[in-house]
Amino acid sequence: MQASLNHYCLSIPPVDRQAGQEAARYLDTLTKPKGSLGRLEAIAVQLATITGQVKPRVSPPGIIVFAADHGVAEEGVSAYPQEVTAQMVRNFLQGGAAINVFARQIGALLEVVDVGVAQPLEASGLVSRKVRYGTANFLKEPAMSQEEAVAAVEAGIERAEALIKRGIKSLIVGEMGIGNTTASSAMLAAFLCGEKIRGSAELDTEVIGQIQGVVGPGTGLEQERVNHKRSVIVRALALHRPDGNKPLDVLSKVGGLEIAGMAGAMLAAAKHRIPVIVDGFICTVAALLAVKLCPRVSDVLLAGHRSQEPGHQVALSLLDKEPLLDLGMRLGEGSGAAVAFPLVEAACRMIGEMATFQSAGVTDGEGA
Ligand SMILES: O=C(O)c1ccc[n+]([C@@H]2O[C@H](COP(=O)([O-])O)[C@@H](O)[C@H]2O)c1
Ligand SMILES: Cc1cc2nc[nH]c2cc1C
Repeated sequence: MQASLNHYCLSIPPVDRQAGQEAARYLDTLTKPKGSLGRLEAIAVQLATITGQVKPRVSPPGIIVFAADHGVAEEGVSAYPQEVTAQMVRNFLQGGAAINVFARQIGALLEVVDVGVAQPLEASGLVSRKVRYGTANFLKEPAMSQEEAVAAVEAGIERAEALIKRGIKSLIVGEMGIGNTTASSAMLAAFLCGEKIRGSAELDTEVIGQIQGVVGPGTGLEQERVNHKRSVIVRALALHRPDGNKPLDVLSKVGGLEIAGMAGAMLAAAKHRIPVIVDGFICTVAALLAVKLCPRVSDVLLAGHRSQEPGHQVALSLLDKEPLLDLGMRLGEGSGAAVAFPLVEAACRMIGEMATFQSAGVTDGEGA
């Protein structure tokens, strides 16, 4: 790993387990039967461990949408053409996309970052950190160099730090990139299969089955084209043999620039003890990447929702995270995380504002 990124990862502090224990004890003094607020209580405890505050805050939230293109899109692996990435970036800047609506609903600061859109983009409000004009087609060559991969991760760190300086108390990362479920499935397969992809002379049928199991319809491919997408991913992994234990090897060979940016933003959130609400499939693969770069990142992550994309459950299981919502969504942009945000806010308000048995003069139950 490049020295500066390695240094950054090593500087990420542990969370505060003691604050979590204190929060758990405090929850039992509030005017409710013990444990009766279910997972909201667990969320409050996690937020306390992340922030070190028994009464944590998550508002205002910040949302960063990272946009980039994928050379592998030319293999016909998406239901939409590549130009939709740039068109949707303009839509984000005009306030008309789903994430704009949800950002307004939850009072979030929203930033859109071009880390690698395949065409020149200049628009008011767009943050340009273009590392290159889209990745290369990884069916033929590595998606990007390791230097480019690191540059995109560092762009994510920089943008998250800028929002944190502006006062956000939680972070949602989203993405836009036609073809990025192909990159995400390839990365997830590399993390999942590890040695079996890196080592063996030929990919055996069991490994091929495992790879195929994490590939789905993305924006809405028909079954026949999902099969084609599977074949593209299997061939790309057989060509590059990424090492699942080397996150930058996986990212540079079969990854994406927006996935790198999202991972960088998560590293920055962990460094500054800011909770991250993870979105769908692509975002969760970025979370896996961030956790591979620095395992401590896992402690600051909450899974917002379960996407319909089949590989998402596999990625969530690898992270050992249970999502808050399961609404059959598969949009991306950070939309599922933004919709989940009010639950996280509810957990904060509950621990922050509820009366205790003592302050309200309510008689506590047994074992108080
Ligand atoms: O977040 C998800 O779970 C999700 C699942 C499927 C598709 N997407 C979005 O759709 C785009 C990628 O789909 P595709 O088919 O082009 O690979 C990208 O812009 C993502 O934001 C997002
Ligand atoms: C229209 C459209 C909007 C999106 N938002 C995130 N991914 C997307 C993919 C498409 C195709």
